[in-house]
Amino acid sequence: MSSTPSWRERLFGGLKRTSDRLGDNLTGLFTKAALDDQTLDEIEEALIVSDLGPAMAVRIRERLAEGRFNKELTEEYLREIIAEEIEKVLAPVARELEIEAFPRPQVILVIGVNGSGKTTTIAKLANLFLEQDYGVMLAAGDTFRAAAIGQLKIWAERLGVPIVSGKEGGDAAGVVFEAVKQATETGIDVLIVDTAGRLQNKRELMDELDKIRRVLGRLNPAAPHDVVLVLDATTGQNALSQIEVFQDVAKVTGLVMTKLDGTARGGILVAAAEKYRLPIHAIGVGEKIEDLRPFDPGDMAKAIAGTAYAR
Ligand SMILES: Nc1nc2c(ncn2[C@@H]2O[C@H](COP(=O)(O)OP(=O)(O)OP(=O)(O)O)[C@@H](O)[C@H]2O)c(=O)[nH]1
Repeated sequence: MSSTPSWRERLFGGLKRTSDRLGDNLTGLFTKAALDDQTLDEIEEALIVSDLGPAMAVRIRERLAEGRFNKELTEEYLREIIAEEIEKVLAPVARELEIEAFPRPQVILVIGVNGSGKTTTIAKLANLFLEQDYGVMLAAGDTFRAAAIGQLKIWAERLGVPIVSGKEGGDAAGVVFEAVKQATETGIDVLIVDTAGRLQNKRELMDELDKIRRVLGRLNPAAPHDVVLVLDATTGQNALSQIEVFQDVAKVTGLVMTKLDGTARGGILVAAAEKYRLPIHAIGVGEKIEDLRPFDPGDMAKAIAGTAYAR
């Protein structure tokens, strides 16, 4: 029997720190005595400090007030209500990246700050597409750092997919132009483009992404078909401000959240879903190539809430 854990096991294992923290924040609030306003206030506060967002906290409070006021409140019941409410928020946004562009290739621009897990996510997405028998090509559009180009080349080699790259300090739009040209000529299905993640200079970043967009548009008016923002869950609330900043500089069409295994702040996925309603294509729960997948909203909700089912 293989000892490799399944995706579900990795999902629940990865999110254990998040559900444990939620449990710690709620400890002491399960009442043998009747549930009262003060306990409801404390539960609402505990949900907010667990990064689930104020709107979610209020909704759960209201459900408890309706169903359990003046009654005993058990941990199991509370976690189930939390899981149900989280699922309602995640279900409409959980959306796999589909390859449906015609003519090919589908161009996926990947944006995000340095260190968010962008390069690894590109490799993981490429792997997912390869598993579905699509022809994949990578483009090293982050020409600012030689290390970023080198890293992507290593992944391309490991995955056995072609890559188009330029020199450090070269013109990113030029790299992307060449990549689309080659991808079109060789019948590639999906071209995944890495981009620079410098947020320090918003104007420059915006200009660069605009230029990439213009160049793409010249070859294929529908490109880029997807603009995927990669967010690092360990940055907590900061991930939310990154959504705002990147929405200003580019038309973000969907999110990938990484490093959900490395943090107790996984609740931020729910806050992001509720506040921005952008599609969430996949989540990362580890450093290995298979640790990124589209997610099932019900499983994800249970993993965050830590229901008995998840444990
Ligand atoms: N634990 C964990 N680590 C991850 C995950 N995704 C990426 N990482 C790690 O995060 C680190 C940064 O990932 P990169 O892919 O290099 O990030 P990047 O955004 O391209 O960063 P730069 O190369 O600095 O631009 C690496 O050590 C990855 O292995 C994840 O889902 N879980």
